[in-house]
This record gives sequence, structure tokens and C-alpha cells, in this order.
Amino acid sequence: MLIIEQLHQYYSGAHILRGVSLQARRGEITVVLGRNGVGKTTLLKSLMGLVPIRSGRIEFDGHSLVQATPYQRARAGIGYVPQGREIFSRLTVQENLLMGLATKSAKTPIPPVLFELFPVLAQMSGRRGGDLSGGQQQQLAIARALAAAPGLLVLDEPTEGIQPNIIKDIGRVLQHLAKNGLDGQPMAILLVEQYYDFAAALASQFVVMQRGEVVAQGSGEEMEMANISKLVAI
Ligand SMILES: Nc1ncnc2c1ncn2[C@@H]1O[C@H](COP(=O)(O)OP(=O)(O)OP(=O)(O)O)[C@@H](O)[C@H]1O
Repeated sequence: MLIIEQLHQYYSGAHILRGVSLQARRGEITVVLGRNGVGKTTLLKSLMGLVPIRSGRIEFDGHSLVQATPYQRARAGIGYVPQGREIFSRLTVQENLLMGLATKSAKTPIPPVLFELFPVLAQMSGRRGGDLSGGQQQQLAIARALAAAPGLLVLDEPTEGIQPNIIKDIGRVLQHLAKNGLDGQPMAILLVEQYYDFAAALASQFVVMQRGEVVAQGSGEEMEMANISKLVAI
């Protein structure tokens, strides 16, 4: 389980995250919604140790991560799919997946189940990442984050610029992973999203941010009643 409590983050003098608290449990998809610039990406970067925080608590499966390096956080079982995918365009699909195993011993194989979840990656394993379509690159970025079999998968706007049929496939994979993980054990999923319908269809729990603060949260079923689409519509 991930616990974030009272997180404060600054870029120079600008107070970006203002006491953000949330939890993400195994077996659930926790969706963070908010308009452009409210601090969603900064929240994920703070969680991954990619930007320093001023104060707050970040705990995963009972271990504090506040002092941990990004590498140690990946080793602790957090897989990260960054905004814009950041796949290695000159490396093959296979090599990109191997990069996802950087925290494991050299002999750890790519889990074969990744190719069941994303069959297109098996067909394209020798192709360069840069030659894949945007949707295929997104699937590769998710598979790379899963290669080390994380307990928590963190995704930053995976639907951005992706065609609808692949968005559906990604949604199905995330639901499967929350319930079954890679090996039958439930996984926690933390999804940052601006595409309301996708978020609403997947959310077990939701969190809405405005100007660096959490302004609403609740269970997925409550989203429609709480009129959350109004808070995130652009
Ligand atoms: N490296 C940086 N240095 C200074 N300010 C930054 C930096 N990165 C982001 N910001 C600012 O921090 C605020 C939050 O940005 P962030 O990218 O976290 O928002 P977001 O909710 O993820 O938006 P988007 O959906 O557009 O990605 C914005 O005002 C942004 O301009």
C-alpha cells in the first residue's frame, strides 16, 4: 500500500504541492484527476524521487521512501510510466524491456506474461522503439515498467495522443493488473489522467487536484454523483 501524507513541494519559490495526501491500495486503481498545471506530474515525480520535496511522508508497504533514491524506489517495487513515454527510440523493443530490469540481477528474464498482455510487443520485439506507433510505444512503456514485477504501477496520462482502440486495450490491462498483477497477486495502480471517461471507467478511488491541493476524493462509484467531470473539464 502507498501512503502519501501532507506532501509539500516547491520549484524555486513556487509552492506547487500544498499538503497532498492520498493512498493507493493493491487490487485498486486510484485515479488522480486535474486540469493542466495543477501539479499531477510533480506529484508523481516527487513520489519517484525525481524532484526533491520540502516535507511530507511517502511510504510503500511500510517502508519510508522519503530519503530513497529513484533507483531504490524502483527496487522497492514501484514501476513508473512517465508522461510522454520516454522509451529509448534507438533501442529495440526487447532492449527497452531489458532496461526495465535494471534493478534486478543480470539473469532475470523478461516475464513472458508481458507478451500475453501486449501481444504486439512479441511481434515487434526486434524493431526499434522509435519505429513504433504512439500507442505501441505507450504499451512498451507500460511493459517496461512492469518488467521488474512492481507492487505499485504509476502512470502519467497514458491515454495522451493514443488512438481509442489502444486506450481500450490499456484500460483492460490495468483492470487485469489491479486484480491479478503479473503472478496472481493484486497490484496497486496510481493513474494520473485528464481523460475523464477513461478515468471514471477504471477508478476504484479518485482524487481531484486543483492548484496543488486535493479538493475532492472518494470511491469510483461516487464520481458521477459528485459531478467530478465539472472539476476537470477544460
Ligand atoms: N521544472 C519545473 N520548474 C519550475 N516550474 C515547474 C517545473 N515543472 C513544472 N512546473 C510548474 O509546476 C506546476 C505544476 O506542473 P505539473 O507538470 O506538475 O502539472 P500537471 O498537473 O502535471 O499538468 P499537465 O497535465 O499539463 O502535465 C505548473 O505551474 C508548472 O508550470
